[in-house]
Amino acid sequence: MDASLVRRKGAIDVATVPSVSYSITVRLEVPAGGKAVSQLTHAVESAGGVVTALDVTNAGHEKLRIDVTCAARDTDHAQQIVDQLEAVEGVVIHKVSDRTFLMHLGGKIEMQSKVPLRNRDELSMAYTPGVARVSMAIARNPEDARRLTIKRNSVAVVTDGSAVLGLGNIGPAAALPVMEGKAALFKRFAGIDAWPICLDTQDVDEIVSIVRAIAPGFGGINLEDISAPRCFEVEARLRDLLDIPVFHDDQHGTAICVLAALTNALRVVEKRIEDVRITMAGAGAAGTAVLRLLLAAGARNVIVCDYLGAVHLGRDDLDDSLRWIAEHTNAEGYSGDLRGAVKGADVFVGVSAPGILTGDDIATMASNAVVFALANPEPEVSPDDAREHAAVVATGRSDYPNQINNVLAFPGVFRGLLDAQATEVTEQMLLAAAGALAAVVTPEELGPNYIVPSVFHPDVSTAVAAAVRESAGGRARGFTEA
Ligand SMILES: NC(=O)c1ccc[n+]([C@@H]2O[C@H](COP(=O)([O-])OP(=O)(O)OC[C@H]3O[C@@H](n4cnc5c(N)ncnc54)[C@H](O)[C@@H]3O)[C@@H](O)[C@H]2O)c1
Ligand SMILES: O=C(O)C[C@H](O)C(=O)O
Repeated sequence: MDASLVRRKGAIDVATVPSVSYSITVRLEVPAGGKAVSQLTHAVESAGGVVTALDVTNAGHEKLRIDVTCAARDTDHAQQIVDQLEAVEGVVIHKVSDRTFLMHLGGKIEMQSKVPLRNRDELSMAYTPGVARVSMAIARNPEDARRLTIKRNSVAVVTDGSAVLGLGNIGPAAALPVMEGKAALFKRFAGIDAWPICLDTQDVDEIVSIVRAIAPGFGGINLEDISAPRCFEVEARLRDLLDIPVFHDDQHGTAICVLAALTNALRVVEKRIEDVRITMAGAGAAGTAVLRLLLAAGARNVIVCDYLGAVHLGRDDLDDSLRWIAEHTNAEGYSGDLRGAVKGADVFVGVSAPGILTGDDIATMASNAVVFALANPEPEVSPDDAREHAAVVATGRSDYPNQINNVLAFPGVFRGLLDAQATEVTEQMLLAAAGALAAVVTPEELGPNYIVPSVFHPDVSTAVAAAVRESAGGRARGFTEA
């Protein structure tokens, strides 16, 4: 692996406890009958790791071969664990495997044929000459493509590799594992066949032209990890050009999840979205879309801050997107910094940068404050510190309650869009999706530590899909019958 990437990953890694994403399997040999076996677990634990499995894979009279699987905090910590194991008397280390890398060998997804190809008959129907009649039927009636091809269940996951997770502009090849993962999530949570398309260009005109050209084979386009502000233009132009829905997940998936979570958080603290003062950090891809949806849902009093402080009409650096924000927020023209904007606020929503607020800042918020610190992987404020002063705290992290992640939204959104044969994505659909996601949490379940359902909750994607389909005025799901 590229050394700079290792350093970068190390730099952004904030894990303080062993995590399965840094899980290793150490294949080693120990003398049979000695004390070494019982010392292995102790060795891992004394290095601060956690043993998750210990398999004896080969037992001889003299030696045992054992696979010790354990979780570490990061790659350096994993090496410390291996060193500690090697220090046990009689232990010989054979091989160390990083389980996350093992999972990626050869990629995470594959294409499979749905039809049998066992003999000449089947071949001549699935392919030539039989397929020609199907092609001609579509040539006569292009609408038939949805009935007779994969189009009706296919989504292109398109990236230019310019804003990949928290890793930045790492390019199209390095973006591929993330896009494969996204495709796997589409399948797992909504049965959708999604295809990673990693483009070797970051030119807006070229991206638009390529996506337009490949669109006929897809029922929807999911734009992914394209940096702001280019992502706004790419999406707007493609929406104008295409007759299938175009959805930039970093914008609208985030917005749906934040609105759903805020709806439930405000239920917990018994406040109304129309009445609360909301301070946001982040006016990029996520922040802009979150703001738009919160306003559409009735929020009236919002201040947005970016890295220069509050966005207001007096600033001389406003591009189109920031000008829109200035025109629709901050009616009193507050021109100070984020810290000042947080004082007295009922809600803080961060989609910006790590560690920019402290617990003391959260203490200056209104009583029963709601704090969504969503920067990944390190939130805007430590969730432990925020919890000292706020009534409800959510992050993007899986090791705290109330994890807000787009996977709660995008599979269901696309399921609904595809089933409705939707041609566009509307704000009404996003609001409906957020409402449905919030409603998956029942009044009995709702509480400060449960404002969004688990991604594994069986109702999440079906509830979101139904809301989007209905909002799209869509046909019932049965349309997928030939
Ligand atoms: N948890 C989730 O579901 C989720 C979803 C989307 C984005 N995010 C996270 O939100 C963050 C932003 O994502 P994005 O795609 O919008 O990025 P982006 O680069 O488009 O926008 C980042 C914004 O943060 C602002 N910012 C930077 N430093 C700041 C500071 N000190 N104070 C206030 N604002 C500051 C920038 O000015 C910019 O407006 C990332 O950390 C991302 O991981 C989380
Ligand atoms: O897409 C995700 O799941 C990650 C999130 O959008 C992020 O940018 O941190």
